[in-house]
Amino acid sequence: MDEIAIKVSHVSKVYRLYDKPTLRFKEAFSISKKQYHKDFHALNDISFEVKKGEMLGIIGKNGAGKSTVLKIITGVLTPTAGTVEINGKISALLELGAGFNPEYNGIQNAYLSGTMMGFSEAEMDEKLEGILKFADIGDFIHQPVKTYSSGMFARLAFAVAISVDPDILIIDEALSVGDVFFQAKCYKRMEELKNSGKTVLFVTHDMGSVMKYCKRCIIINDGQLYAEGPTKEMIDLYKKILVGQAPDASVLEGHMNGGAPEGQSLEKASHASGGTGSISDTDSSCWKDYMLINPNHENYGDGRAVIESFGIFDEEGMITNTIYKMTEFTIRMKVRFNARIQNPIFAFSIKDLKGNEISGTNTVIEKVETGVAEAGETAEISFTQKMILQGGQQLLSLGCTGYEQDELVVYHRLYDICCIQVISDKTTVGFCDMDSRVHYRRDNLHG
Ligand SMILES: Nc1ncnc2c1ncn2[C@@H]1O[C@H](COP(=O)(O)OP(=O)(O)OP(=O)(O)O)[C@@H](O)[C@H]1O
Repeated sequence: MDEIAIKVSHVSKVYRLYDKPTLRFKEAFSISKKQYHKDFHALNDISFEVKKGEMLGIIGKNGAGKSTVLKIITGVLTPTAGTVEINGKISALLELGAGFNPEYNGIQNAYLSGTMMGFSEAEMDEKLEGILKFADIGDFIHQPVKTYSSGMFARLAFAVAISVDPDILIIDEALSVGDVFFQAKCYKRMEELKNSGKTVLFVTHDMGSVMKYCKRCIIINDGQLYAEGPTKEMIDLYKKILVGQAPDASVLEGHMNGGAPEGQSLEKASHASGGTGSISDTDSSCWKDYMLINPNHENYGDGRAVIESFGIFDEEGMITNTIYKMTEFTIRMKVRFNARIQNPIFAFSIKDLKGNEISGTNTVIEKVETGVAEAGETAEISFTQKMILQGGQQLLSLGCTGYEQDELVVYHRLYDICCIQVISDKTTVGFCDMDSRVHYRRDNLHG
């Protein structure tokens, strides 16, 4: 255990779920010991290790069980079965402000957190200056934390968590609420901790950060350890989970232990397990079923043409919402014409989450003749380009329009229909990365 910071062995967490709150009492007082609950396995027999000095990423869909694992490691929750061994002092940033007293001010809460982590008042006196400097929230530090914005909460919580000089730092999504400068400061501090031999456990939905900071990742899916390995491989697998194309864990195990059966690729293994696969053999009308659709998208038009399906495909032809920066990707849509339309225009645009239009094009700009579409026909349109946008989330809009008597007519538009998550381990200035090649030469004047 010398080299291991955290060892999680066969951990399960089972919750009892009752259809109605009253059933809990009925069960407690049942003379016949009748059970009224259903068992829900939030975690099911999970085992993994984190080495000292490692920064391990934990990824998985909403509700997969990531926070539950962290809470069990930090002792906030007790496991139903299994054990956790910890080698070192843990500092954890779980839910924002968890452990803070809303009526206390920032300083009082810093002392409260320190006490809970086992520091004396004198030790916290020494740490306070560092905490205040890192949090950098000015006079708000004297206000009750119930008046804080979520960003201020994050600043104080992170400042306390890192200032106590932990051996193991555990972070659950908490950084996403801070502004970008604060996030950069936190990531820098996390790297410093890692470089000084500390262990960091990091849960996030931001694949760019995982890519940048973690060499190794585990994927938790439906309460189980689905896979563990190098970050890039894990992100690729996670992309498949998100669109329901992931191979069975058992197929994967064969692959991870030295290749898929009979030399199958993971893609083929996915077919074997009932998943779909690459673009070429996927029915276009199903594409949209694999995309993560924005429930708040806008859908309008006169219906003479309808975008029946669409998808985003990576350079390997896999349908996905996640694209690596500087790789080629394709946006495809399938359109059905319900009337005769002359020269329909097909378009896409990409916006950031603030609504700024970042890029986009259409068949007129690209000088593609679309001709006359007859009622009852369908068409497939694809736009292929290199992803040069910065890492982060963008929203995709699609449209089919046309000009009739010089008036723009909207046949069908799907505004902000789905998200494109761009993964990048480098952020340049502005909206896009021009992929600059940098040369540097130094002339040595002193011979
Ligand atoms: N107290 C509880 N009682 C019953 N079920 C619970 C309880 N706490 C969590 N769960 C369930 O356990 C599962 C795992 O939850 P957990 O918070 O660990 O997921 P997560 O992977 O961290 O998700 P997210 O990415 O949304 O934060 C979820 O289905 C959740 O609804």
